Amino acid sequence: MKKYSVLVAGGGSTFTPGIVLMLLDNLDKFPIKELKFYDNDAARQETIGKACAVLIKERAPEVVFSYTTDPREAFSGVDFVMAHIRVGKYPMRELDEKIPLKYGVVGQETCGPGGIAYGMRSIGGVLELVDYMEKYSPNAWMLNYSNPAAIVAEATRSMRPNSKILNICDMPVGIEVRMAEILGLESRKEMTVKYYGLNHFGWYSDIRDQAGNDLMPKLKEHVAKYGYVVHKDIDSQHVEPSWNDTFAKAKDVFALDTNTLPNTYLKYYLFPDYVVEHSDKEYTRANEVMDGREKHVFGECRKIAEKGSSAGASLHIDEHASYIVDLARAIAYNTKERMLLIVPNQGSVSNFDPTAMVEIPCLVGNTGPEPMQIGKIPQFQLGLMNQQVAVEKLVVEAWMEKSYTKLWQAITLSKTVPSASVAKAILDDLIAANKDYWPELN
Ligand SMILES: NC(=O)c1ccc[n+]([C@@H]2O[C@H](COP(=O)([O-])OP(=O)(O)OC[C@H]3O[C@@H](n4cnc5c(N)ncnc54)[C@H](O)[C@@H]3O)[C@@H](O)[C@H]2O)c1
Ligand SMILES: O=P(O)(O)OC[C@H]1O[C@H](O[C@H]2[C@H](O)[C@@H](O)[C@@H](O)O[C@@H]2CO)[C@H](O)[C@@H](O)[C@@H]1O
Ligand SMILES: [Mn+2]
Repeated sequence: MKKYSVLVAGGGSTFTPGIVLMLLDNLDKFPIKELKFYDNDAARQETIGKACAVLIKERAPEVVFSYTTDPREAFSGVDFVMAHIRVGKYPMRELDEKIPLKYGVVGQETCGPGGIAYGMRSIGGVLELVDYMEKYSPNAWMLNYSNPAAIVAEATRSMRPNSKILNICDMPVGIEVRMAEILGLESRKEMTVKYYGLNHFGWYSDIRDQAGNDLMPKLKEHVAKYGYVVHKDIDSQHVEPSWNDTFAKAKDVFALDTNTLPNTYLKYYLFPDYVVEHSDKEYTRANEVMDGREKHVFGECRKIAEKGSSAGASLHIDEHASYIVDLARAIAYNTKERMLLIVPNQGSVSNFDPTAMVEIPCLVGNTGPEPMQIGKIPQFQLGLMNQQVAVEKLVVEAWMEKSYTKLWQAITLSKTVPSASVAKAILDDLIAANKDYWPELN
């Protein structure tokens, strides 16, 4: 089996150790000869890098490991770039969430004005990664899960149409793991799903087992009562309360269209008033993550580096992230695995904009994704998607043209925002907060 060279871009991410452990656990399926990290924050990456050096030495010393902030060193000689950068890091996420909330509007990482602000920061960062990859390793593939994936995907479609970048999201994986538990299946891979939408904005229309039996009725019965909460007691003890609320709220989202099963993120668009009422304007998800995941991961990494051993450390394999190995394997070994990817529509959803980036099942092989035909979608989903895709396209146009008006239009058009005047007030605050990251708007 050929061994591959992998670069993790965003080496300082809180997700990096879990992904490294997952890659090390899958070396039999996806052999790696070299693993490198790249980040533009040397100190942040070093903490994660020093700990990962220990993990790799313990588990797979044959894998050559390094980390760097030098693009040439990082991007030369690689086969895959796994990209998960967060331009502006958590302090900017906190502002994305808190500024809209000040105006009574949903404050969320990837949805509404917060997602738009994050998109305006991410576009330049991800394009830079694509350009480094094409310069130093022109045959490599980028597996991108940097958010907001919908806006990033539209930006690369529009500005780097021939680049080998595949955009993917783990939310459907997370939902499908829960569905498999509801159904009593060993693995989500025992289900074949039909799904369509935009990233963080989609619906399952059909789910079957390997024999072709319809699994939707049993799932609908559960979701109508409990949303995607699986074991009420276990979930409320082990899943963070804010995520548990999101899984539970899927019950109300489902009630709006009982022919499909929804992505959890639709709650932000369909129940924005509920979301705002249940938000703490002073302490948002960014604060939870900084006080929780970030402190934990960086604390554990420091301990591992100091001791030179991971014995007793509580960093775990991110099993959930095995979809990244599946995607890399699909390209490397032409497995033709069926996966949900964010790809140009080009008629797959036949009554929807062919230039939109849609999240749909694709067969993935060594030439990339072959999107599956979805056909016509119902009026409810079509109406919502037309509005949301216009938001995403306007953000990318605003970034390219440095247009204040287009960004104002984008925020106004978001279903989470009540009026153009509220949109303008939020935009003006976001411009001030993002002056180091956004292009200057005219
Ligand atoms: N697609 C998905 O479903 C999915 C799932 C989980 C996380 N994510 C995304 O993964 C990313 C990382 O998340 P996190 O919470 O671990 O964030 P994080 O802030 O811990 O890590 C991001 C890293 O990116 C680095 N970075 C920022 N801008 C950069 C640039 N221009 N070049 C190189 N490095 C840069 C930062 O220094 C930081 O170390 C985010 O975009 C997040 O939204 C996506
Ligand atoms: O608020 P965060 O930073 O914890 O999560 C934001 C990300 O949420 C989704 O990924 C989730 C996943 O779906 C969930 O089941 C759990 O396992 O954790 C993942 C990461 O936290 C979403 O798909 C991402 O795009 C978000 O960045
Ligand atoms: Mn996602």
